[in-house]
Amino acid sequence: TQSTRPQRILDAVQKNATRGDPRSVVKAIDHFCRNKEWAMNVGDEKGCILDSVVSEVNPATVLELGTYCGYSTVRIASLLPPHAKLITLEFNPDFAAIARQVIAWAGLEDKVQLVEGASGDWIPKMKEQFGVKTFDLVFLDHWKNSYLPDTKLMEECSLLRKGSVLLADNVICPGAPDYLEFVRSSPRYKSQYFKSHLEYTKVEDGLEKSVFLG
Ligand SMILES: O=C(NC/C=C/[C@H]1O[C@@H](Sc2ccncc2)[C@H](O)[C@@H]1O)c1cc([N+](=O)[O-])cc(O)c1O
Ligand SMILES: [Mg+2]
Repeated sequence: TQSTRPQRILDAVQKNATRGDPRSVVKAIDHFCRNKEWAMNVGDEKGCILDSVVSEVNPATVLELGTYCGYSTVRIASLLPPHAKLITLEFNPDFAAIARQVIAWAGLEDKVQLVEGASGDWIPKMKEQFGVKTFDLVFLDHWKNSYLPDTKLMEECSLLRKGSVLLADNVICPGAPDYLEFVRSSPRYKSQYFKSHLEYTKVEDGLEKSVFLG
């Protein structure tokens, strides 16, 4: 039977990465997507910027919107301090099934809670379901037209505190213009653009880091 791209990415991980070694999982996916089949992982170039923000924030609680195959989930979770928790939301059950296996191969199951469903449904339930008070870091990498409504929803649900960091992928390509305008013009955010390239290409893209000011 015909395999899917996420299944081929998982195969590449299981063939080329070492169990329990997150960096080898990241390397295996980047190698596959650069040399065999492009896929919408944040990738190695923007991934380094992601790593530096995660290290700087040193978060105890992280929310990732859009797991896909778990590439950025593994990148982030591999940098978290002990007892820190990453909740990642994924809408597509097939992607979620692959991501669980990628996260397990990296040996990061204990740090990651993958939740299947839509961010709009789950954000209001974060406190009661997962005992989360606020998120120290949010990585937005799901549907681009959901970035802004979900950010407003997180504010309404008091999931952001003074100093919470939002890091958004693809603010140039494919783009999230309404989100970008909002965080750059709102007095409640301090925003900064990290210029980079669309994963595995020479096309311009970048990450927008926005600190919630409370
Ligand atoms: O479209 C892109 N990303 C959308 C990602 C969406 C991911 O998030 C959920 S949706 C969801 C909904 C609600 N809650 C949770 C997950 C999808 O099932 C997918 O796993 C994208 C596209 C390009 N590109 O070049 O075309 C490059 C990128 O880096 C991208 O991230
Ligand atoms: Mg992306």
